[in-house]
Amino acid sequence: MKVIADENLALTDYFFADLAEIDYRAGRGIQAEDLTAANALLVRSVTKVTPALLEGSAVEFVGSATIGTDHIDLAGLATNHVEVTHAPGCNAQAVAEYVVTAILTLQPERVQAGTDFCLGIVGLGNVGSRLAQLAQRLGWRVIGTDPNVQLPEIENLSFAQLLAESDAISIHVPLTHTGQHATYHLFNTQTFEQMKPACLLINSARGEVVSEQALLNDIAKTQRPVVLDVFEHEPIISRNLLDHLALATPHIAGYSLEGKARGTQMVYQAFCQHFKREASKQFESQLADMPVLFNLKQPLSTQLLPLLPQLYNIRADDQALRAGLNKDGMVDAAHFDYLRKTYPLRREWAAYGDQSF
Ligand SMILES: NC(=O)c1ccc[n+]([C@@H]2O[C@H](COP(=O)([O-])OP(=O)(O)OC[C@H]3O[C@@H](n4cnc5c(N)ncnc54)[C@H](O)[C@@H]3O)[C@@H](O)[C@H]2O)c1
Ligand SMILES: O=C(O)[C@H](O)[C@H](O)COP(=O)(O)O
Repeated sequence: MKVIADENLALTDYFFADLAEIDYRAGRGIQAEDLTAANALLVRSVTKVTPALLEGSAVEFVGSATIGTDHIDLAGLATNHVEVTHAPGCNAQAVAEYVVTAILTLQPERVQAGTDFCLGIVGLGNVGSRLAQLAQRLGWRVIGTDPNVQLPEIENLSFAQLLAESDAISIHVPLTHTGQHATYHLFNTQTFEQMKPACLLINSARGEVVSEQALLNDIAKTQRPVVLDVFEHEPIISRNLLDHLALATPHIAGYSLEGKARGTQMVYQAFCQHFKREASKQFESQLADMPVLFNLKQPLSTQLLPLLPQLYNIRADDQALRAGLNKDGMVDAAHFDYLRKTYPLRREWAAYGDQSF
């Protein structure tokens, strides 16, 4: 059995080394000729998986250790009877922690803001619902919008109401181009006009959900604080855009050790089912114990701010990205991908003593 795997998957050897010969590749560079002798392909989000990529190969199983699937031609692969699996929810907690970190880093006074700070969540699936829980533990008013989901514990509003009422908006929708609720350029000139000028915008979903040009025009008018983990022209980012962002990170919102390992494990389980092997491994056995930082008896809101530098220094990620601007005024793919390949995976906050995160 031969497997081609993106080198950025976590714990690939642990899960797969005794099941197959593994050939590691840079995800963005995987080509059809790499796959001719492969039975399975394991990717993350940067490999465009199409019938053309698999043509002439023996690949019958594709696993993506990610939540998003917009890089995979699901219909095309189904037509060719290739099994495709992904990892719903695997790094949802990491993204929720990223968003809270971004808000508290830019606006530390929000830690005890009570009900006068309103967080609007667009998309109430795995990530949005985790973020809602965390935000409510911090005492924030949480509102959300989703055409398919209502969360009983928050106020569920229309998109227009959410745009008008939020002091911060965090986007957690998949990238979709068709259908009634398509999300491509969901944030455009008209939507920006409906938001409070000072409303913080955080996009850690997919870059194309926000129109970059409309965003730049809006920031020029409003000086709105904006945090981007994903970019419309990713992995290329212009100095002009970076200069207008409060925080910018290289698509690492979901890069917790647990999130990446959980993603690989979910793919491993589907792989074993497909190839009729026993799946008995658990990623938790591979994780180191961390020092206890949280006092379980104290509310999260009183502890989080002083602990943030130890838990996640988002400004370091922002600085590392900006340090990659080249002489042409661009962050290029090589720098963007280098930061992601060498990323020191964060631990999720539950590792520091509070299992209820
Ligand atoms: N930056 C990162 O590292 C990172 C990590 C994980 C996920 N993501 C992205 O975040 C997306 C969301 O993740 P998830 O786990 O919450 O997905 P999910 O599928 O669990 O939830 C997505 C939700 O969005 C809703 N939705 C769809 N169209 C909408 C619209 N027009 N308006 C409002 N809601 C809409 C859906 O009904 C669904 O409930 C993923 O598809 C992925 O692209 C990014
Ligand atoms: O959809 C997801 O799960 C995330 O966007 C994922 O973290 C991205 O995967 P990668 O960037 O490692 O290819």
